[in-house]
Amino acid sequence: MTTAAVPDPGSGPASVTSAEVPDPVLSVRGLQAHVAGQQVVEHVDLDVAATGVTALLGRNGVGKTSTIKAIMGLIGRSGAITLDGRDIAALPTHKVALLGVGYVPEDREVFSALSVSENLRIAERKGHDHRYDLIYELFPELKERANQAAGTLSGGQQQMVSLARALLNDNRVLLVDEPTKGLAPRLVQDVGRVLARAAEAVPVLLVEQNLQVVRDLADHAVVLTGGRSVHHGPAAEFLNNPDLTQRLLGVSTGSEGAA
Ligand SMILES: Nc1ncnc2c1ncn2[C@@H]1O[C@H](COP(=O)(O)OP(=O)(O)OP(=O)(O)O)[C@@H](O)[C@H]1O
Repeated sequence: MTTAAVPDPGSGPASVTSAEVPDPVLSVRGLQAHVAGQQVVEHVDLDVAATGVTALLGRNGVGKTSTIKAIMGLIGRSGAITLDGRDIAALPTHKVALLGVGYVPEDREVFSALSVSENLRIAERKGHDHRYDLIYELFPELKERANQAAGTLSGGQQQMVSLARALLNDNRVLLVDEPTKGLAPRLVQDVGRVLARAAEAVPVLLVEQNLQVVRDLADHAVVLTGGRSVHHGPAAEFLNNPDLTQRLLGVSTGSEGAA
């Protein structure tokens, strides 16, 4: 991946064409998306590397969640989206999922009235191996709480259920939206550890506001401002540039891990 030039977010179009990483699992070019007649994504290019974690960063409201929803086909979109080189831009959500794009939404979306094991069972995709060994290794607590109603779990435990559902099937890539949002610091660390393990099994596109988590996990970073991708490059290089993080995220980070 090459590091792109970064235009001033406030000064005109931010056309970036150097999002390429070698053999990405998922590629997006010129993505636009609409919600209720309003354009919420204007022009996003991004590549998700075939291994590890690619972070999708930006201030509140710049279009990170909308980008992920557009990839999943959950909101109206146009532009090019390819999975393993296959065009998926016009496919409905269930076909995108069937092709191996796992989605862990921001609000977790567990079925509250169902037990933990029922939440996992209904996520099983026909014709796929189901990786219960992996998820019970990653989340031993879910085995212990198999019969507990998911709605009675803590936020951190519900996040584990949501991640476990996406890991259960043999996905090609996971789109994970703000998994640490609203969690206590200890749980943030737990989720970070689980994501690191998950990323050993499947590449991850991660929307994350906690920059320490990004620093710990991400290899690559794509940054949005105003519905546009304006920076692509190694995550550490981005986070070690306080001027850039100040300009694009509104926070100044340093190289000492003070993200
Ligand atoms: N259902 C909706 N109706 C109207 N506008 C929406 C809707 N969903 C998102 N938007 C708008 O689209 C823009 C992008 O929102 P989005 O949630 O994608 O941003 P984000 O970068 O994920 O923000 P955050 O970090 O706060 O979650 C925002 O201006 C938001 O207000």
